[in-house]
Amino acid sequence: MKLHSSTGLQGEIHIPGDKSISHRAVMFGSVAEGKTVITNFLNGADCLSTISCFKKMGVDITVDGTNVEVNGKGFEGLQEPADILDVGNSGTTTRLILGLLAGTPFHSCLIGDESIAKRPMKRVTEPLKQMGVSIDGRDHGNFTPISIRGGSLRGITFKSNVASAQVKSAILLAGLRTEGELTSVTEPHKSRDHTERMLKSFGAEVEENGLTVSIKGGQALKAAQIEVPGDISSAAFFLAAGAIVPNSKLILRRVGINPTRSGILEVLEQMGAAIKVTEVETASFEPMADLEIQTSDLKGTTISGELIPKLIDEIPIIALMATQAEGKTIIKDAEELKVKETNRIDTVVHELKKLGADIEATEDGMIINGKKPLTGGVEVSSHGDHRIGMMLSIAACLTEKTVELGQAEAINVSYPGFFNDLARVSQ
Ligand SMILES: O=C(O)C1=C[C@@H](OP(=O)(O)O)[C@@H](O)[C@H](O)C1
Ligand SMILES: C=C(OP(=O)(O)O)C(=O)O
Repeated sequence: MKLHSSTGLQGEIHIPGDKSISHRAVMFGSVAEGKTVITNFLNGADCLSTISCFKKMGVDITVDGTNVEVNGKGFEGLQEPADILDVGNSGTTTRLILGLLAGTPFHSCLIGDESIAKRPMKRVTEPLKQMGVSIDGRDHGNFTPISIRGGSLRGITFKSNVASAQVKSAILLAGLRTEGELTSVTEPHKSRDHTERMLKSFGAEVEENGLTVSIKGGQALKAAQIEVPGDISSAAFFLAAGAIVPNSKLILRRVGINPTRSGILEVLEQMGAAIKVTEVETASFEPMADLEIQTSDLKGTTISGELIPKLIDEIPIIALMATQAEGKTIIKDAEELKVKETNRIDTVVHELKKLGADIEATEDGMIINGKKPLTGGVEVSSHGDHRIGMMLSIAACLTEKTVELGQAEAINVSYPGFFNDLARVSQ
């Protein structure tokens, strides 16, 4: 796909629904009792993989644009799938579904694409085994294909060595299915808390105490109405574009600003971006706001420690912003980037170098020296990773010559309308 430069980005964008929240709404709705109605659902390939898995377990789900109805019949309503559950490219589907399947007394087999087959699952399958689940897969349960036979579970006290909402969620969801026992998960840093918030909307009691979250088994979920906020991880591409493309001013409507996800806003402020958060709404289970951004003189920054889980998926686009910021940007403590859809330390550094950036990989992140003009006239690739594809599309707004993007279709995983939105606001 040919990408053209832009003389400025102007206008308003309704950012599509949050991927993490859309997945959870379908999953929890599928095991709840009654009709769950979801609005502003993300119709991205990952969330459609989640829907297809639950349909294969007999759940009646109807999709009408961004409105989804899930007719749940409780955990007992799930049926043994006659076919393999295809999780596609989605780590969230794979890990959270394993947590839910842990408490179902039947056999299922999960398979995904080439990227999923390389992503570590032991972080979920090991604690689930400790809870009493029979689970196996390639490399002793570390990689797909994975087969699981759920059953009766015991509560565990689990200390995770990664700050991962997927790990935390899988264990808590399995924890719901013990017979009244307590399950708790402690993380090194706080990861996104969408599961905790949404379980409460579905009537469950979840206890949060610092870095520990606990749940009591035997609780039934009740159907809920879920309005999905705009995805801040998708918004991040336009926030960065608004800040680095000259002559830009963008307004992004109704974006989720959950404090466990909003690290990008902190970084934009640290870098000196002209960012405004307006129309804050806190009435719903997830806070949202309008975000306004305009072209800014950015400066380099350091990103590390507990901030990392709050912006882990935004690091590729932050790296691009850093190439346009005065001075050095250091990103560290981000080794989790190596186990995403691609090794995002390698893919970001490799692709941005092709465009002329001064960027080096480190063991746990990267170092970027700005401010460097980006050159075009080259071929780049998403490597099949949606976030790399979108980052490179924004980078191409700055290059004089066109850029050819390979595997552009990967973007459909989280933002199917991305190129339409970009073309609409681009001058
Ligand atoms: O729970 C979730 O919805 C997600 C958690 C994060 O992964 P980890 O839990 O592996 O950090 C994130 O990178 C992913 O895009 C979505
Ligand atoms: C890492 C991501 O998703 P997942 O883990 O669900 O594949 C992502 O969306 O950047």
